[in-house]
Amino acid sequence: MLSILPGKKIAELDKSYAREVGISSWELMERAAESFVSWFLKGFSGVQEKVFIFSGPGNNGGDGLAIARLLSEKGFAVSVVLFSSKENSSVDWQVNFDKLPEGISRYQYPEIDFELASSAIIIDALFGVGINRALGGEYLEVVNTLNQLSGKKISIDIPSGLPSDSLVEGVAFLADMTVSFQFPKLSLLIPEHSKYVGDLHIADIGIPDSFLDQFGSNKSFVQASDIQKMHKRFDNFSHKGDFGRILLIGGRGGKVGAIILSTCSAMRTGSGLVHVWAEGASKDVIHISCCEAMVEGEKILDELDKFDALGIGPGLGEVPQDLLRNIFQSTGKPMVLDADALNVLSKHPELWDLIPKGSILTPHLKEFERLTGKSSHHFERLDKASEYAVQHKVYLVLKGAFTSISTPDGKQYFNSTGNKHMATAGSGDVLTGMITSFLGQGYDPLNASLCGVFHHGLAGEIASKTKARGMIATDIIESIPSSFLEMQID
Ligand SMILES: NC(=O)C1=CN([C@@H]2O[C@H](COP(=O)(O)OP(=O)(O)OC[C@H]3O[C@@H](n4cnc5c(N)ncnc54)[C@H](O)[C@@H]3O)[C@@H](O)[C@H]2O)[C@@H](O)CC1
Ligand SMILES: [K+]
Repeated sequence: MLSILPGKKIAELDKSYAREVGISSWELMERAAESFVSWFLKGFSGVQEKVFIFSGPGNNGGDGLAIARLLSEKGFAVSVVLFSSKENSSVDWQVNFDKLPEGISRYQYPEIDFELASSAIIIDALFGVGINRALGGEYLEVVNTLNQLSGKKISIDIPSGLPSDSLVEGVAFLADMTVSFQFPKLSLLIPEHSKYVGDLHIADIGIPDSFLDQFGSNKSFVQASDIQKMHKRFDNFSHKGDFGRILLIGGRGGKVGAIILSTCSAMRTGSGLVHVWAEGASKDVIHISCCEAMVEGEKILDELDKFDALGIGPGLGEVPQDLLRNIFQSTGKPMVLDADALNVLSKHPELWDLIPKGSILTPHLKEFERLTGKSSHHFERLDKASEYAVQHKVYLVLKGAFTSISTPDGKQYFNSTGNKHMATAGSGDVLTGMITSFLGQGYDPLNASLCGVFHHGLAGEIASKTKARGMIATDIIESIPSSFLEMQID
């Protein structure tokens, strides 16, 4: 799993890795540039394209110069725009400056006609993780001008102006795409920064995960290869009992649709047996919508022990706190708590310490706010999520782009799948069904959360290929099997 290191540790990481494998810092920069270029060539193969690279004074600018050379060797018409003098730039910047081929046009800011750049691909190599103050002077001026241009804009490592671990102050480059080296900087995963980052791509520069781990970060970025290893394998002798028996609780009154979405998604995620507790007319609706499920009445609440996992909340509506209290006290097993179950918890903090240890709470931002109060930005929210998880010994899945999973031991994982089309009614109910299903199949709460969130996002990506903004939660459910196929999980 990719550790996410704070920006101030990155120079130390690069230095110690280069020393360990006996390469120079310039060679590491060259790897970064090569990795960027191989990504670039997949999307922009027309060498008739003009490329303008804006190079700042540090190693981010140095990356830009190395990329300029490599793209020029591939036949692109490359121009570089420079700001500081050679002697005021970093050592590796200077090496790459000396290696710039003749064919590359060079401009010293402000001597550049932006008309020329307006039809080009713009590459932002002004500042990377070494930024230490808000943009000002000519850097502010150039970023303001570039932000007005309509061509494709790509940032190297991080959009210039964004600090790596805190909220932007003032202006930053508005990239369509950001190519970040080795791991995403935390700042790239924050909703307030998404308009600057655009589509995020991680470019491998060959530093192994195990080397990154030595830096002791508590934050990680979860990718397909990590998830593949977490899955349980079943064989031809497995029977439906091995795939778990779960109970979903919710869907009262007018909100029966929510529990139906959870139920169908649990079935599609591989649960052997899905029971649903429902009331009154809801029962028939559930039967008709998901004929594989077993619908139960109130007395099932006295038999909770027979279930491998519980999922409580979707469409539950307002219920007396005693319902949750009794459930918590009658089973010590971890469970999934979502939607209206979280609303009960928000109103009754006295229940928090009764939640069975290792349970999984899945709030969206509003539900999280109801639980822990308003936050002034997402960095603060992430800290609060971590504190809550540690204090109450639960897993806290904070939903949104790059959903975070905070654990009782103070770690935080960020998911890499999903897209904007998933922000649709019922999407969260689908996730509840998926996580409860994995929990019931015997996955530990961390793996159940990580696998649930990852496959939910991947299913959403698959569904949105044909449904785009017309996608609804049911489309996500229908794509769950494809997400297993794509990951080769049988
Ligand atoms: N060996 C390495 O360290 C590697 C670093 N890489 C690149 O190097 C970058 C980090 O390089 P640096 O640490 O040199 O940092 P930057 O290139 O981000 O810039 C730091 C320089 O800019 C100045 N500066 C900071 N904020 C400023 C502002 N607002 N206005 C004007 N000047 C400002 C600093 O005084 C310093 O001179 C990474 O983001 C990545 O792109 C990659 O080449 C991979 C290897
Ligand atoms: K940059």
